[in-house]
Amino acid sequence: MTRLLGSTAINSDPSIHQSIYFLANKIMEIFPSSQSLLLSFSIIISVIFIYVKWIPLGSKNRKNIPPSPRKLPIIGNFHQLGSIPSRNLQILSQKYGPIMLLHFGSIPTVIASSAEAAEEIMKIHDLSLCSRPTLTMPNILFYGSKSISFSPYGEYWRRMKSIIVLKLLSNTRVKSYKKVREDEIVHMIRVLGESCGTTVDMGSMFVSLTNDIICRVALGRKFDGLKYTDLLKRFMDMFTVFSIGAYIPWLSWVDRINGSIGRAEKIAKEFDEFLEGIIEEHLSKKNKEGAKSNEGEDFVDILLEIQKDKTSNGFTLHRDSLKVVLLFLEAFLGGTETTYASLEWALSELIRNPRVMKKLQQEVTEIAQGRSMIYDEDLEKMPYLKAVLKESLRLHTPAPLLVPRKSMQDIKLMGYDIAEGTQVIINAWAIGRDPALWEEPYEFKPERFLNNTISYQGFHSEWLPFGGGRRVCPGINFSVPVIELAIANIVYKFDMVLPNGVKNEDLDMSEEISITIRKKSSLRVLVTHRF
Ligand code: HEM
Repeated sequence: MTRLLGSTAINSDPSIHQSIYFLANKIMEIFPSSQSLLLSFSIIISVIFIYVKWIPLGSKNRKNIPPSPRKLPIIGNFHQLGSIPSRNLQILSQKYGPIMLLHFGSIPTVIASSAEAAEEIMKIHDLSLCSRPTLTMPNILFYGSKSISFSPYGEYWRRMKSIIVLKLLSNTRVKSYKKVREDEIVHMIRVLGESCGTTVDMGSMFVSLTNDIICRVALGRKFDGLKYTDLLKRFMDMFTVFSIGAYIPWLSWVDRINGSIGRAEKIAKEFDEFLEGIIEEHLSKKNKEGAKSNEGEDFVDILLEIQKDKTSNGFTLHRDSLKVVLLFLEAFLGGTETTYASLEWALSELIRNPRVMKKLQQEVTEIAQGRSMIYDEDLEKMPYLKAVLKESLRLHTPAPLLVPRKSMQDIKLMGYDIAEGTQVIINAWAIGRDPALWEEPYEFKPERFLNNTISYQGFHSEWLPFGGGRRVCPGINFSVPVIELAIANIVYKFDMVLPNGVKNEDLDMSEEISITIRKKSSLRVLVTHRF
């Protein structure tokens, strides 16, 4: 990037003229005598000569660099991110355009804020832009960035992603988790039923639901003891710790001194011991029971099988990689946070919009035909439910800036030159609220998703909650049925109002950034049976 920026800076920056003038004045101040006048005059002439010599050379190599907001020394544009970066970047893009160049410390970062720009990134330049930058915390917590989400593009990432897509999260495999999904939703509905007439914290309820489903599917059983939840919380919290060394390398000693590296290493070690325990538990169970049918296999069983089968396409799944799949699974992070954040936003929008809630309750009630609950196979007959979830993901994209990409070569993006090594961020949150794409973009109107072909896989760049291209989220088939089934059953069985006489329409929808963009205050509701 510096290479690209170099020539343009010298040619186009008016500060060069100011600098020559400033230099001349300084020389006159330092050497006021008449002999020195000659010396200073010749220096000025030399500087002008060098500058003029640059012009033809520069114009030949001139690069078209994206517009940039003014940056500060050392920190670059960090100060412009604020507490909700997606929103502040959206505001900046209204001034600087859909492609802008910012600097986070010394890291040049392109921000794409329009569907057209996202389309170019994910379709035309997907191969050049599908690597990931190295980030300090994931590097420590994921065995040297061995996780699929954070590993750079290459053979390792391809093999690991195909294991996740084909072996753990394929359509057939996800269907086989039906019982776990339904069991846990029945459990949640029972707890809600018992809490009727009292205020329920739906945020915590959704955390337990997603955590229990993912633990059962990935690890074979629930882990909800205090020790485990505390470890998980500390692990997740590490992702929100800002590492200065990742952006200003010569200040990386600060991360050691302030203890953040030490804390991350300690948590990584504790989690490693926890996962080792689970793997050993599975191995000894397998030894006792011998080879059995695939029925009821969890992710650990499947991964241990792949590890045993060393001949499988010449790829050896090392123990660290196995643990990292479980660890992230991108379960705990990719899976849980995003899924429960989506659940909480969707239910909040329904509560705030009684018209939509009523229409959805009519749909689910009609399909349920008096049965005690909604099942997986009913979901296909509920177009309005699907539209509600899509509209909620449009307004509340859980990963608003997706996951940063990194350019593997120089490219031209919407006419701008982007150098190899540049970080590329897509502001999916801003695209989802772009008035050029969405009528009344701030209104919750699920009807806009009825009778259209917008799918989850990122083929439509105006709506990208799961990203797109080679790096698209592989957890779509897993999380969408969980969210749909939970919402369908909750609105089928219960009516909800806000406590303390607050009108439903006045529900506080403030956002907060953790790993995802979450509701700032947990959703608390008074629940009553519908029938
Ligand atoms: C509502 C739920 C979810 C949302 C909104 C979501 C969103 C995302 C997004 C935006 C990305 C980055 C895509 C890109 O860079 O273009 C991603 C990547 C990923 N997600 Fe999800 N996700 C969800 C659920 C899940 C679940 C349940 C799992 C696993 C069980 C999962 C596993 C992953 C993995 C492994 C990646 C990395 C893909 C790669 O880098 O190649 N996600 N997700």
